[in-house]
Amino acid sequence: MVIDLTGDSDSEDQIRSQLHSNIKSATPNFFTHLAHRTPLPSVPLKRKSEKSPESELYDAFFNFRKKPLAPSVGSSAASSSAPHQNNKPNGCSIAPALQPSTPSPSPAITEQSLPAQVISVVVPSPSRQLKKEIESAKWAPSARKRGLKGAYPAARKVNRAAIPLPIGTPGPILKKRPEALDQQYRTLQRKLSMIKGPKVTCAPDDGLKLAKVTANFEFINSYKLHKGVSPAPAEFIGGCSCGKYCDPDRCPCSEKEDDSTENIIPYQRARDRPDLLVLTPEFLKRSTMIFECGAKCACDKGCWNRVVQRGRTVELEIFHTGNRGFGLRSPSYIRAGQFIDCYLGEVITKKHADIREDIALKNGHSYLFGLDFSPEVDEADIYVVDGQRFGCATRFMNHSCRPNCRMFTVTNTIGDERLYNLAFFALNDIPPMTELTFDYNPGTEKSTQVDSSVVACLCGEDNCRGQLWPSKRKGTK
Ligand SMILES: C[S@@+](CC[C@H](N)C(=O)[O-])C[C@H]1O[C@@H](n2cnc3c(N)ncnc32)[C@H](O)[C@@H]1O
Repeated sequence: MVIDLTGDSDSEDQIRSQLHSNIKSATPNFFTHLAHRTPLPSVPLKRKSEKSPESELYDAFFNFRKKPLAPSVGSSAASSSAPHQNNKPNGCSIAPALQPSTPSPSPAITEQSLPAQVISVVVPSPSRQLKKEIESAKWAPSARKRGLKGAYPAARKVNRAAIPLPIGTPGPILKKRPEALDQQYRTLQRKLSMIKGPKVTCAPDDGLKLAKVTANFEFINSYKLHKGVSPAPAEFIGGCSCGKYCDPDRCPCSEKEDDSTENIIPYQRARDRPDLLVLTPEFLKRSTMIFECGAKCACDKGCWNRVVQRGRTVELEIFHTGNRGFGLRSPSYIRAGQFIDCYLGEVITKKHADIREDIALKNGHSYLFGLDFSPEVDEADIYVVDGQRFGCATRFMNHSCRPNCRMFTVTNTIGDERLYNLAFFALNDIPPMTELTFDYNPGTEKSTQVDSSVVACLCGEDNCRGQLWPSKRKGTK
């Protein structure tokens, strides 16, 4: 006889009625067998109350199918140790109701244990109730593992993509940037548009990256003077009385050579563009300060000796270099000696700069430039420009051991020894879209000295010194 219990084991009534129709002949042998083979199992009766012995036997059978075989089958010791063993008619030994402890016996064991001619049972999957019992039981880890393995079907792999969505087909893939990035990008565009003079842009593909980098950076159009920093009082500032246009050879603003009365004239007209004033080739080789006419001078704004104060004349583009972070270039052709832009930032005292420099040393980047040009100013009293948080496009200029730009000190407040401009000029003609670079540590020799703040130089020039000191404060001497 075969009783198929593989359907949902919750439908026991069905099965019970199937059993009922066959039970009369099967019962004696079967339960004798049960009594003989399974003296111990801890089987809680499913329904104990007011049942006929026959129906209790059915229940016993069902519970037996769901409950484990005792580990020591046939052991009389185990049998006698069962605390509440019920002795039923027909010699059937119904095991006491103990806590469920092991999973269902495997079909193999069952079929071996039961003579085929008596009854053959196909073991059903566990009922929901049994699953709950198994889950809530206190298992030893290994037993739990085995129990779960036997009790539950293995997880099936499902191709979720193949399951049709009841809520309809998905919409198109969003190509839009997330709102936060969009916002950062718009903020960058707004910041760039606030810069005075010809356009400063970002390379089209690098906008999002630059927007992130400049999220905490403000572009400014002039120095931001910090507490403790102030320009020299107006009475200290000098000026010329040349008239509307200064005579280059006589203007007292121009610098003179030591022991000479001859003026050093910084600017001349560009060969191919008479409207453009550029540094003379001789001046490009000097390291002297450029003295421009200023507010106290009698000349007007069109004077040849007012270049840096008139501002930038070239467009600039910030772009990603690929190996050295961002860099700066211009879509315009730049002539040798042409003014590019100033280095701007917060102007802070030396004391304050020392604190920021310690932090910069740890971070590996320093945007500090000491205004240390004048020998008249004590080292402890100098001001320092910090382009870290506030600055302009030149903050992105990288170092090269063969640079195409140089920084000059420029003043139009003659007499103020502590506060003046740091201006970049082209050292040679620079084709459009060529990276603009300057030497971070001019005068430094190639050396094998290594300190913690040294960075491998990636300028790629054949005369490369191999390293730079980005966390070292730069100076103007
Ligand atoms: C003033 S920042 C220049 C702008 C910088 N690239 C950026 O994205 O902000 C100086 C830093 O640029 C990098 N850098 C500049 N010139 C470099 C060079 N020649 N080789 C390697 N890194 C350089 C270094 O990381 C240095 O600390």
